[in-house]
Amino acid sequence: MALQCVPSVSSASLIHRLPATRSSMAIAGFLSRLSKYQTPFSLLKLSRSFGFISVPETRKPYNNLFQVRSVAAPAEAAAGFDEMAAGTKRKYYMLGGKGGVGKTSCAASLAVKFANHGHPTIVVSTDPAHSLSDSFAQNLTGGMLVPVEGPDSPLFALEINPEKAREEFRSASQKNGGTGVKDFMDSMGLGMLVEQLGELKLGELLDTPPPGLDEAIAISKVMQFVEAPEYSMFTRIVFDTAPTGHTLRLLSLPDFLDASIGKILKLKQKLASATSAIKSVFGQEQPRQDAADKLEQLKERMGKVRELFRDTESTEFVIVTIPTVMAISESSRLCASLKKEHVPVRRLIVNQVLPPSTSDCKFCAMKRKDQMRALDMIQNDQELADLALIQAPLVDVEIRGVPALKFMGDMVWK
Ligand SMILES: Nc1ncnc2c1ncn2[C@@H]1O[C@H](COP(=O)(O)OP(=O)(O)OP(=O)(O)O)[C@@H](O)[C@H]1O
Repeated sequence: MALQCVPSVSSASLIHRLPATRSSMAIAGFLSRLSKYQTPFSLLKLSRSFGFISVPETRKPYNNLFQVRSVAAPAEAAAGFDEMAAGTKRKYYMLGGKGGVGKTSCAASLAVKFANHGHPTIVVSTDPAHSLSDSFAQNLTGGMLVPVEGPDSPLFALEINPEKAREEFRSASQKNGGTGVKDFMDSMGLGMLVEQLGELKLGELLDTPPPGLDEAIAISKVMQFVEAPEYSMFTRIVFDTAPTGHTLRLLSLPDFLDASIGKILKLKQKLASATSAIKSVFGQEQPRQDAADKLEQLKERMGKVRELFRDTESTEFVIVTIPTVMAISESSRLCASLKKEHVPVRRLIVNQVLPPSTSDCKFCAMKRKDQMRALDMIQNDQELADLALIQAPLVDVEIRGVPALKFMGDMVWK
């Protein structure tokens, strides 16, 4: 009974939109949106070659239908959503925080809002436990760019499977140089170098990657394709990141890679000179060093990911939390780590705040008091106090589907 009277933001406006979505809009909207999402041939071709897009083959290329709607840049940059939506230069928004606080809902609602403000947008999930499909109530699985039905401008979603990305990386490395190099060196009797390989734990690095590597590979894979000119039309990229622990490990990963890759590259030089000597004597094929090359490439991309994370011009990390002591303490630690790594953080979303009510039950009154105490913590927290605070109310229905995300976006992103 206590729970029944939990006051909430009236979802009436949300609910009345739902029948329309499911009935007439479903067919008419789908057909009209289908034409909106016509994809330029080059984009389609490139996306397929990357294995990232799942637009049906039957969609014909009509470049004029996939144009960027002009985005009005306000005369003066405002601190809220207007500032976030200003200009057509690409911006990246990364949303992160403790598990279950509403990262996906906030990321998806921001992506919908950008798309409805004329920004062709990509929303990417690098969380191994994806919930973008659930949030949009559409099937977005498969590790490819999938058009989201509903918003006014193109919105594509991508659920990157870090496991799969790592697997690809690992099998390519092993096939071309991981164990192959070892076998070759063994057969040549170059035990010393094999031992060194073992010492460097190259195989282990690929088999059991350090924590954070999955996410790093996923993000660098995303960067690889968003850097392609065919994707330049996407002016907003929103990341729904994995919970805090992953993010923190991701930030420390470049240093780890620097250390291990440095060693591997040194070994690579040794191998190259040893094998060229062998080749000159026996006429043998030089072993391919793709494992080392791949790591070198990863290191380079990780450097770019790190640069991107630190670029105050184009990137912002938004922390999402809920009004509980535990969540706020974790957010404070996350914020401190982000600042230490020079990652721009400006906003803190406190989600699921109980809205005020005149007819409180005991449970609600207690809960609200508890939340107020937690909110006070933010004001006194030296990491969080200077962030722009956005309070998002707890609503009485689950936030699923584009209309619901639009509703949430209008509450959160003002
Ligand atoms: N303001 C809100 N009011 C009511 N329900 C909400 C609100 N924000 C999020 N939710 C609900 O809370 C649940 C968790 O939200 P969401 O999946 O966005 O969290 P998350 O932080 O991404 O979770 P995870 O860490 O598991 O990926 C969902 O069912 C979502 O609909």
